Amino acid sequence: MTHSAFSKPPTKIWDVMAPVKGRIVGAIALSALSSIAGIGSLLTIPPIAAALLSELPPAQIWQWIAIALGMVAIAFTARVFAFHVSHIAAFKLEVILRTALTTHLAQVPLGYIITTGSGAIKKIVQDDVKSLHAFVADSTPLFGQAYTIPVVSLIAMFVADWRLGLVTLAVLPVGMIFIRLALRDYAEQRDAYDRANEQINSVIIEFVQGMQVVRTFSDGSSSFARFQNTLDTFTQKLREWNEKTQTSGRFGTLLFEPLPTLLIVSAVGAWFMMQETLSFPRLLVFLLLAPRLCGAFKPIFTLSYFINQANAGALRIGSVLAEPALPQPEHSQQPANASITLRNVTCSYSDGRPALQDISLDLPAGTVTALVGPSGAGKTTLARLIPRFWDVDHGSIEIGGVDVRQMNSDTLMSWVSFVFQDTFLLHDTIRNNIKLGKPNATDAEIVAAASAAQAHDILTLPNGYDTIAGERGTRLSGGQRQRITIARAILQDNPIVVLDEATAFADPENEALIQQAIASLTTGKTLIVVAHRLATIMSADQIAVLDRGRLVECGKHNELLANDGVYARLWLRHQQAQNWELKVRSHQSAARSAIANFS
Ligand SMILES: Nc1ncnc2c1ncn2[C@@H]1O[C@H](COP(=O)(O)OP(=O)(O)OP(=O)(O)O)[C@@H](O)[C@H]1O
Repeated sequence: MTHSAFSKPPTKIWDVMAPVKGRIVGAIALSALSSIAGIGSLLTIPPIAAALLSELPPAQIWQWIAIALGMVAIAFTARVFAFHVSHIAAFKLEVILRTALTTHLAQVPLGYIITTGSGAIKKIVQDDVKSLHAFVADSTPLFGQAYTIPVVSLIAMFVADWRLGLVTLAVLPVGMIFIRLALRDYAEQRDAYDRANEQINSVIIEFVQGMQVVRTFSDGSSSFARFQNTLDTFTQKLREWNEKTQTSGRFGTLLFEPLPTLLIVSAVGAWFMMQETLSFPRLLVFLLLAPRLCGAFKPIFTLSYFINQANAGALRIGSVLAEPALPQPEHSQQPANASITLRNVTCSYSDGRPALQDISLDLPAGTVTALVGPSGAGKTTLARLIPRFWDVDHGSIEIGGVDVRQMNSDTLMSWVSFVFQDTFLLHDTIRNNIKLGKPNATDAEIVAAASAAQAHDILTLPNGYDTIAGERGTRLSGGQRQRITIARAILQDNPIVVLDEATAFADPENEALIQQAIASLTTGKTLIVVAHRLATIMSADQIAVLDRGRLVECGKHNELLANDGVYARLWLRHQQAQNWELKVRSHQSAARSAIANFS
């Protein structure tokens, strides 16, 4: 745990709210005070009635009216302040949680973020925090009200007449029994409802996100049918739940409506009055408070729903904050050079299955090492261990003789640049996107880096380097985005480059530009490249072949071919794929010229 707002990762809603506990308690206390004053103002009416019935002097009546007005003023002011305090607490909590989450996310291993997924993290940082905000702002004052009103009302009723107090109290358990009946399978029903709801959400997302793909293959009707089916299931679930709980739920809530209780209390009260064991002002206490007492129970049911919802969010927030930060050394060490040594590296993901096993490899400074192997062999995992996306389970990775765990993140990031397949651009100018690699870079350095990265076409964009890259770079082509991220790495000029080779760009012109950009980035550097197209790494100083998490071969292209092992097989398949691609291209150009001739 890294944020001082929490001494340990929160696991429940009240733990998450701990940083603003004082304010929340204040809001609850103010709301309780408001409820007490509200009941107090009602309790001035029976003495006023008594005074009127016994024809007391008007001075006493005015006294009670003044007290009533004072109580109403207190009730109103305390309620306004309760919500004011709860809203301030909610805003403060939102800031504290977002700061704690973002600070912590900046310190956890990057691998955790990749595994969790940016969508899930966004949901926690945005949606869960927002729902906690709403809970604190709107629900906490209701707690004061929901528990104070029943307690104080019942005390006042029992003081006025204990027999009638018991009658009022007896109505409540009957209502509770029916509500319990309505809620008997609440957890299971709620679960089924939530699952159906989640399914709807994912089908909607799939429907919208996949529209581009789906509609190029069909008119989208099959996708819409899936959406319609899910919606029908959801409606069916809702109908079943409703039918199950309808009768008992309605009867229960009816008993919490003021009218039934008022009728029972009036009838019994009238009978007591006829027997002359109850005075009218005392009956008035019941007639005034019974409706409030019943109404006060309703928020308790609503609150339990909000608590459940906020609790689920609090749990997710707690799980992020509980994720251990990447350990940092007390004294960061500087590598002697840009060589990389892997010693008996073993590493597994959370499922415990080793993704890499006992890998030892030397990458001398200034050389090119290609990682190749079948899909799932562990190439990306190995490349990501160098900039410490994860730490190894066993063995070690050294840069220039220093274990990467003995370097703090800043030192490590000043030695290693990582060029991802998934290019990410901030919603900012292209200049600032390139500058991310070196915040104090001059304009001349930025232009030089962009030119080396073959990103000259930036200048043809409407505002040149001041063009906004757009959300996730949507206003730029894939190739342009890739070259801008390479320019970022060129500007960084770190001695080691880890390159997850892009596979997405089949367009030969773009591919050639990207290859040139990569050549500028990697000249004279220690380069480790996750290679998907073997043709690009034939001249690598060494090719490390991985298979099912193990290093099975290592050597130069020709040596490995002569070995007739995994690499030779991969190479053969690569050749076959190339031939197939050539055939397709020649068919395409033949078809194009036939069309041209025809037209
Ligand atoms: N985030 C993750 N969580 C759990 N397992 C993972 C994760 N990433 C990869 N793996 C598993 O680790 C193994 C190695 O995956 P890795 O992505 O390193 O392979 P790769 O050789 O790069 O594959 P490809 O060429 O398809 O990208 C695979 O079995 C994969 O399923």
